[in-house]
Amino acid sequence: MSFDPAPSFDIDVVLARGQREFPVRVAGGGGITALVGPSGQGKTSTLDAVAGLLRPLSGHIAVGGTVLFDAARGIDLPPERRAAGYVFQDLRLFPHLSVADNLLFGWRQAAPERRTLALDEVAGFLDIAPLLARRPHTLSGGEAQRVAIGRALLSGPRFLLMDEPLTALDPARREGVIALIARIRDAFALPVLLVSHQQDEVARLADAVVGI
Ligand SMILES: Nc1ncnc2c1ncn2[C@@H]1O[C@H](COP(=O)(O)OP(=O)(O)OP(=O)(O)O)[C@@H](O)[C@H]1O
Repeated sequence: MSFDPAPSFDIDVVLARGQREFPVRVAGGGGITALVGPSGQGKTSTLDAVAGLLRPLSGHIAVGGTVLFDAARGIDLPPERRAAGYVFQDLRLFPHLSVADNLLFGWRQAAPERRTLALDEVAGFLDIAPLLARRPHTLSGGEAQRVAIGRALLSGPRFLLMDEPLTALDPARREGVIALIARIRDAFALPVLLVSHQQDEVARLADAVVGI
């Protein structure tokens, strides 16, 4: 496999949500790290913290050797400098924009040197080229998910965060998405942190599985 074998996700934080606190420790290898655990245990909150959307109470977060957050050293990079490609559980496509404009949203905001992929390339890779003129509400669940993944890839990410990418899919589509995520890892050499509440779902896909 072509991904960097250096540890990708190094997370040791305490997160606060409402009145609760969640200690989270993740030491991923290269490739795909799966964060598994029951509902409500802080998996999505962990992805938010890595993306820079939720500030931990304490601890540190590094990805691929780059420190994104370190409470003791006063480091807290803003989301745009972290360059996470975040595929949200509810996808969050922009309903008023075409598929093409959804895909280009992050690309347009990315620093020029991070625009490493082109729209045509990503649309071809994800098999969504025929959908470019459509609006999100006309897409199937699987199509919308591939568009959300494409939008994340086109934002020039240093790593991908994927929240429950398999849960809403029927078994046949699930197989397709497992194959797709593995292809993304290998084609783009991006570390991936993905969340699942079912360990068996990700056991075949992940290079490291971490319980929460
Ligand atoms: N903005 C918020 N304010 C207060 N509490 C929150 C907020 N967001 C999440 N929580 C709570 O924090 C806990 C952790 O939520 P989180 O979404 O991180 O869990 P999860 O492991 O991803 O769950 P699921 O598998 O159900 O998505 C839950 O109890 C949730 O209700």
